[in-house]
Amino acid sequence: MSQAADLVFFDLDGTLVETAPEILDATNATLAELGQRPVGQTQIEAWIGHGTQNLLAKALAWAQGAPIEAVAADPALPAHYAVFQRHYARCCGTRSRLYPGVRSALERLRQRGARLAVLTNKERAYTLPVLDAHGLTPLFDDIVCGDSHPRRKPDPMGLLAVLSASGLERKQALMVGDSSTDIATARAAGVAVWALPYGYNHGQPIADSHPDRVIESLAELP
Ligand SMILES: O=C(O)COP(=O)(O)O
Ligand SMILES: [Mg+2]
Repeated sequence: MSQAADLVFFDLDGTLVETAPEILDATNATLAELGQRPVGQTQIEAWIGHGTQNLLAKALAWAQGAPIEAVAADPALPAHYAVFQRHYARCCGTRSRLYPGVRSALERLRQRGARLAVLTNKERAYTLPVLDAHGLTPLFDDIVCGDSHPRRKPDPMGLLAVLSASGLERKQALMVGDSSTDIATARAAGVAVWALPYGYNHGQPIADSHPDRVIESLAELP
């Protein structure tokens, strides 16, 4: 994609907002309540991207020194997730921050008439408070969350639903994200994808996932 896109999808965690600090707070409050040892922010950053239930399972597996399969099969997991949900609802929007250039880039895209969408694996109950805390909600035409459709990223279902409702063509759309999941989602939908290197890509360099372009900040969007 060299010309300006008419529909731009943005990943949330690691692309628009640095959310790891408050996810760390919620996770460690949960682990403390469950009598488990705390995790560090670098670990949290490697676990973000597949929704909060997946993140909690990884944190519990790490804290207990247990395989993820054992944690996923534990009948107590839903009760543990309920504890996390209570803490995350409280922490959401408290210690996250916008990455540099995000607001001005979104405002500039809107001014030239582009349609903007959030496409995140974060559940709606937490996505909306994060966007609200940073004054981003009014900038988006569509907000697709991890629980908006039966399947989340890397399935292209959410992306294709917005694309189809917009009446635009695939080649008029661009996905902007920070992880291999975002790149796989865009590829599955046949949409171009640009990536930021500063976010959360499961501890791997984003260039290894071969996006169409790596950009240093959203200021580079056409
Ligand atoms: O894993 C999450 O909860 C959200 O991650 P995403 O915004 O990068 O899709
Ligand atoms: Mg992300």
